[in-house]
Amino acid sequence: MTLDTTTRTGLHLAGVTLRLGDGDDTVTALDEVSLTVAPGELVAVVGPSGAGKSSLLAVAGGLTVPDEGSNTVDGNDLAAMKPAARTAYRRQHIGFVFQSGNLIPALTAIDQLRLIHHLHRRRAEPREAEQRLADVGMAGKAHRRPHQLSGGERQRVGIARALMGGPSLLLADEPTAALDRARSHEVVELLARETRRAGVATVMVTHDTDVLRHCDRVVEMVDGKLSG
Ligand SMILES: Nc1ncnc2c1ncn2[C@@H]1O[C@H](COP(=O)(O)OP(=O)(O)OP(=O)(O)O)[C@@H](O)[C@H]1O
Repeated sequence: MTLDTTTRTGLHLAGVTLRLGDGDDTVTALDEVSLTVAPGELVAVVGPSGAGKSSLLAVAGGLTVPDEGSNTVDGNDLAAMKPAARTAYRRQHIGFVFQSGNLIPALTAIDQLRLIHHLHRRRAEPREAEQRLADVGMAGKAHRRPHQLSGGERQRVGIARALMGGPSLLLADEPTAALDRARSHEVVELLARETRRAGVATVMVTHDTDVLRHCDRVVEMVDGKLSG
């Protein structure tokens, strides 16, 4: 799948602070976090439980608005957008990969991709769904439903679905959590390859130190602060 990605600038988080909870229970989930991810780059975020990794993905994906700082995707500051514009931008330009694929049980692999396309009204290329499935090695199983696929295969479909419409930013939350070691390597290798091929800026949160060698860069989150 070829796309004009020459105008892309990737993800830029600058001075992002996010406070959660109220009153005495307020937690600084993100503390002046800055992070740049270039188009075609896969960055892993590691760190202990409660460090703020999910919060980082939520802000990067425009699901949560930070208290301070900017969150720019290809030059568009999501933090400064009105809610409806932010939702529309997210649907068109940001793809999500979840822990275990999050596929819809009743739909075949190919229909998982077609549905997301209809729902999100992303720009369509003829036969894009077929091509995306072929890119992740799933062309031969396009008409299987999730229960007829292995965990690794479901995750491949999840990655293909997230890439439908050519998003600028791909956010993966523990994509290998449900997989054994061999499948984990395959899935993260695929994520790295598709990141480069699609020219998408990818952020992957993971506890799985084994797969970090497939990533271009690893950053660590501790107590809401980023290092690395
Ligand atoms: N809705 C909320 N209200 C108050 N505090 C919250 C809320 N959601 C998360 N937190 C707190 O914010 C901090 C960051 O949480 P976050 O879920 O981002 O961490 P994480 O690194 O993703 O953790 P894990 O690896 O366990 O998923 C934690 O201290 C958490 O308890």
